Amino acid sequence: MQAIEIQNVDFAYGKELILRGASASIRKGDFVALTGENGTGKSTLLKLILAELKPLHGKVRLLGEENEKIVRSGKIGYVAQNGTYGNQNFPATVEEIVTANLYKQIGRFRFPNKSHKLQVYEALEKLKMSEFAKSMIGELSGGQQQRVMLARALVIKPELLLLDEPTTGIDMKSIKQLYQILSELHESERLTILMVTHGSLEECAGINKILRLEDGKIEELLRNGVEA
Ligand SMILES: Nc1ncnc2c1ncn2[C@@H]1O[C@H](COP(=O)(O)OP(=O)(O)OP(=O)(O)O)[C@@H](O)[C@H]1O
Repeated sequence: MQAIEIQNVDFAYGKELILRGASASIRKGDFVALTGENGTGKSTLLKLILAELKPLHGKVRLLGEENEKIVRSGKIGYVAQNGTYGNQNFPATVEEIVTANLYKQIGRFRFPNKSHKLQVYEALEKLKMSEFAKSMIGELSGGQQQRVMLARALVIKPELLLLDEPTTGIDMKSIKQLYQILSELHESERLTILMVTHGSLEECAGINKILRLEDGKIEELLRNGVEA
């Protein structure tokens, strides 16, 4: 089954055409790296997938359905670019940051119950961050904060995980750890992952496909299929 289908998409900010007939498909269970020079439109493509932007022409389908519907149903985990907290005094704990992504399940003016708390701890455990649950987010290193952001995306148990340059601003040791965790999650949970990255792909064993965005089109550099 296709997890993501990008079908002949054109997109422009004003008159500047960023994507011209961009097409690609990502199968369920794929771990895909999306590469390309700065400013070629990688973040824009993620926003089109997330239905935050609309194509001028063409379509994006997720899990065989209209992307907006799937996004609304909470099946997509997303870690945005520069999602970490530079401010040491940011007034939230790790547990609060992860819990906040369960707002749809908890309800606006309600408190998390035992099962919500369990979900939060399970997500933190997967990222080896549960011992930091009560720490203030701003006191953690960049690599640790990035793992918290990943736990935040995973707490909703998504079928698709979208990551926008998760290695920006973190040291090599943390990058290797992050890649290892992602490869393990991909393997153990058959999570479909699309990751925008400038990082060295050799360090990330799980990647089975590389897409490159250039001149508004998507080129497939490698395909080493995973059975859907
Ligand atoms: N909201 C916006 N309004 C107008 N132009 C924009 C907007 N967002 C991005 N752009 C422009 O669109 C182009 C693609 O931007 P985008 O951020 O998608 O590229 P990218 O490949 O993710 O870049 P990077 O690798 O630097 O993160 C760039 O020229 C950028 O300046």
